[in-house]
Amino acid sequence: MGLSTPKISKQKIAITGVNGLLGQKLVSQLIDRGTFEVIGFGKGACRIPNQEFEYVTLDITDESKVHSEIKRVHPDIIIHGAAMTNVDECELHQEAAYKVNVKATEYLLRAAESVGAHFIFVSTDFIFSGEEGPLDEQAVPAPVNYYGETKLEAEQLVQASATKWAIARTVLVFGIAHDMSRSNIILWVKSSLESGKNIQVVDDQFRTPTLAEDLAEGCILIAEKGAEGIFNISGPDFLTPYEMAMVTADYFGLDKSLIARVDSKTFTQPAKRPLKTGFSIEKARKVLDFEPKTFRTAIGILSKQIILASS
Ligand SMILES: NC(=O)C1=CN([C@@H]2O[C@H](COP(=O)(O)OP(=O)(O)OC[C@H]3O[C@@H](n4cnc5c(N)ncnc54)[C@H](OP(=O)(O)O)[C@@H]3O)[C@@H](O)[C@H]2O)C=CC1
Ligand SMILES: Cc1cn([C@H]2C[C@H](O)[C@@H](COP(=O)(O)OP(=O)(O)O[C@H]3O[C@@H](C)C(=O)[C@@H](O)[C@H]3O)O2)c(=O)[nH]c1=O
Repeated sequence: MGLSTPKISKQKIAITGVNGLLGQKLVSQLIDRGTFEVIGFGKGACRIPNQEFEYVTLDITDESKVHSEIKRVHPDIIIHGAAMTNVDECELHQEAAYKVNVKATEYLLRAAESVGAHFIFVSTDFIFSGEEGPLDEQAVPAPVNYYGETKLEAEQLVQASATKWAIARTVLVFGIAHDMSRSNIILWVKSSLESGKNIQVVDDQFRTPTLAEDLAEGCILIAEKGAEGIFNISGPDFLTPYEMAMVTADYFGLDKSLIARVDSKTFTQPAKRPLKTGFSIEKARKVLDFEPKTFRTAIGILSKQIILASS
């Protein structure tokens, strides 16, 4: 009787914020790859249709539940994307922002240390002042809003942690997903212009906008390679929101005369935005073999997804 071939068990990867824009892309790309066992942690009910993965309802601000669930699941890797991501909300409700973005990250980090998981934290260009850009991984953080402060404090906890860690920093993520809890600039420009609305768009903020699929790809490359340290994971093109709006209007054949070009002095939001950010992605290209789509190609991909979603 031949020996049965040993079943090689897959590495377990746990995702927080799985119902979110990044979370949904991570789940579908990981399932397509088939190389990991995927556990998705989300707040409330699962909002992702027909995905073969283990969904677990987990409010990450519940410290004891975080510990018991991570202990039960015992993941090899944790990609922590869950956060309070509405920047203006964070400015106006700082206690809630601190609880989710800092304290919950600490609970997950301690739990990761207890099971020896590789902890991958998703961070942001908003930890920077916006005085200069594009920035590399050595740039010195100096946040100008409370959301940025919470993400920087969370980064500092991660960097001081005893477990294997990596930080994936990204910028202005756009894309479409199921039952989204927040919109993003491309979808907002498109729907505003389609409904004939006049919009004011700033031309003195600089970003490297990132297709959600590319951010997910970058995080998965870090996981697959067991990479450690800080990586800028963003799109390759350096644009202002005004330029993004014009490209979007062009692509979808919408009325550009509805777009008013303003600056951050006239167009204000409750939370200050850093003016000039955007990332150099040379390190991710070299170390991770990361190669994101150009902004125009990304808009093309998104437009196909929008058509599919509305069919
Ligand atoms: N979007 C962007 O432009 C950028 C995002 N980032 C970072 O990328 C990461 C992912 O962002 P993105 O996918 O766009 O954000 P989303 O807001 O789409 O996803 C965040 C997810 O976190 C979940 N969440 C919030 N609070 C809790 C909680 N207490 N317990 C459990 N889950 C919770 C939300 O749940 P629910 O859906 O139920 O609200 C949501 O699904 C974040 O860490 C963000 O800081 C960095 C730079 C740019
Ligand atoms: C709503 C709006 C935005 N904008 C500009 C401001 C800003 O530069 C850009 C996006 O504005 P929003 O307020 O939609 O998004 P914003 O909150 O700036 O997005 C941020 O999200 C968090 C999670 C991050 O981590 C950051 O990297 C960043 O992506 O568009 C306008 O010019 N006019 C408008 O009417």
